[in-house]
Amino acid sequence: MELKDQWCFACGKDNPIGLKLEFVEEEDTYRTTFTAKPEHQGYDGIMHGGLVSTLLDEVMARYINMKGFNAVTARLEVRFRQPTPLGQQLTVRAKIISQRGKLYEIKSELSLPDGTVTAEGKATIAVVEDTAS
Ligand SMILES: CCCCCCCCCCCCCCCC(=O)SCCNC(=O)CCNC(=O)[C@H](O)C(C)(C)COP(=O)(O)OP(=O)(O)OC[C@H]1O[C@@H](n2cnc3c(N)ncnc32)[C@H](O)[C@@H]1OP(=O)(O)O
Repeated sequence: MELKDQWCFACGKDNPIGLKLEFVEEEDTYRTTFTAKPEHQGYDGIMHGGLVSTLLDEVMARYINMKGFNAVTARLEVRFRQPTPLGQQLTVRAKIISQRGKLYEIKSELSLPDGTVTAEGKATIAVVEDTAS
């Protein structure tokens, strides 16, 4: 599972239609921010649910990647609590819940500037090759 270029749709710097996410680790969480534009909408004024899922997926899978492992999403569950609006800075945070063998259980949430959580993610992330050593 290699990433030789910068074309990841979510985080690649060279992908002209990508989201170009950047990440920060903070204590035991991993975080990114994103402000959705009209090209990211489904219904008028509301971020497309598939892209909401992408944000949640990326922050969770990348957290394991950042810790030195090649990892893929094996299972992804999203709870859409409220519509996610365009034009507001969204904060997406992930936290590792548990690890069993090569599988990590991770949770994430997407929140608005006022703290309202509009979507929650839960994922099983599988390590496919240890690159830490
Ligand atoms: C400094 C940092 C710089 C970083 C700079 C680069 C950053 C770069 C970041 C990229 C971040 C990408 C973020 C996007 C993340 C994607 O989008 S990844 C793409 C989407 N995901 C995929 O394509 C994964 C496709 N699936 C697979 O490859 C394989 O199914 C898996 C997940 C590796 C598992 O395959 P496997 O190891 O062969 O395991 P398998 O035989 O299927 O199962 C064995 C056992 O494992 C367990 N298991 C397997 N899957 C599951 C599951 N989903 N749930 C529970 N148990 C499971 C079960 O016990 C299973 O036994 P059974 O229940 O089947 O009897």
